[in-house]
Amino acid sequence: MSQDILTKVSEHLVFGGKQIRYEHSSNTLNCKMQFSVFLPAEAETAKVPAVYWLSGLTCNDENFSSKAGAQRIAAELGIALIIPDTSPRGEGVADDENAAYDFGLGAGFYVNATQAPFAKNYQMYDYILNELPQLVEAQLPLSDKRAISGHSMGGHGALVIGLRNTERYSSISAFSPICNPINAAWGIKALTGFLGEDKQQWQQYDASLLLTEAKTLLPILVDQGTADNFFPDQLRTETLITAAKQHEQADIEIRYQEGYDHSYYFISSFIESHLRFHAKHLKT
Ligand SMILES: N[C@@H](CCC(=O)N[C@@H](CS)C(=O)NCC(=O)O)C(=O)O
Repeated sequence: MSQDILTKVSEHLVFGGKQIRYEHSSNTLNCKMQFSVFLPAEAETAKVPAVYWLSGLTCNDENFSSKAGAQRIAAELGIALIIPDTSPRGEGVADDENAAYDFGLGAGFYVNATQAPFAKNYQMYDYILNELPQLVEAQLPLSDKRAISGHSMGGHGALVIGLRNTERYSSISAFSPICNPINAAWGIKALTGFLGEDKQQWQQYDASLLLTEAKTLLPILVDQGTADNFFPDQLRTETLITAAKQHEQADIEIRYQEGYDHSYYFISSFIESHLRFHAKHLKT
């Protein structure tokens, strides 16, 4: 399986830039993957920095692309958006035994699975951190300046990948992230299924623990709606706030947004603020 060929599936002009969907064969995930990219007009003549967006449960690359309204502001700021799928896909890729929405297909949790039958394909941590940036930076007009953001399960992914790889990104942000998966039902189910019963193994994927132990930190912005039906039990925002308080010098802002829920209406209301935050750090 060759990983270095990007096949264009669709292309649309939007706010003077291009929204493009690609397909490729992933060596990391052992399957074909699709992802979307927004390239601002600047990318016609220069390499541009990128914000990686990690989506939540049940999503693929199309939810953010069509619902967040991110392209207008990314076009203004001259930044690319890289929007991967949330799990490996296709025939032969294992799923939850009951095809549940919160584990398996559409729910890869951005971890490297160690348990059969998932380990063969569910290597989303490595895919997002290594294979995807190498691929797009080799073939698209992108610089090596990266920021990472995401929603819910994707907010967890953005925090975990950013906190563990501060040299790869300039800033991290999240909407309604799963902040403490080792103590929440979604997280416990996913971490047990992908990593097994040894809870020591789970800790490398818990944003609150990682923040508590972090030696170096990036600027972090988090938004959480107070009318979110998964808040507080699944998301456990307070554990991240407690961890953030232990780093008094850290540049971490966690905002409660009154009355907003878990949906893309919430994301579309604050995506401008997140992209401006990332642009400030990507361009310094
Ligand atoms: N299907 C689940 C929830 C799934 C869900 O809310 N997914 C969020 C991310 S955690 C999402 O972005 N869904 C896709 C969308 O709104 O376009 C339920 O009904 O309880």
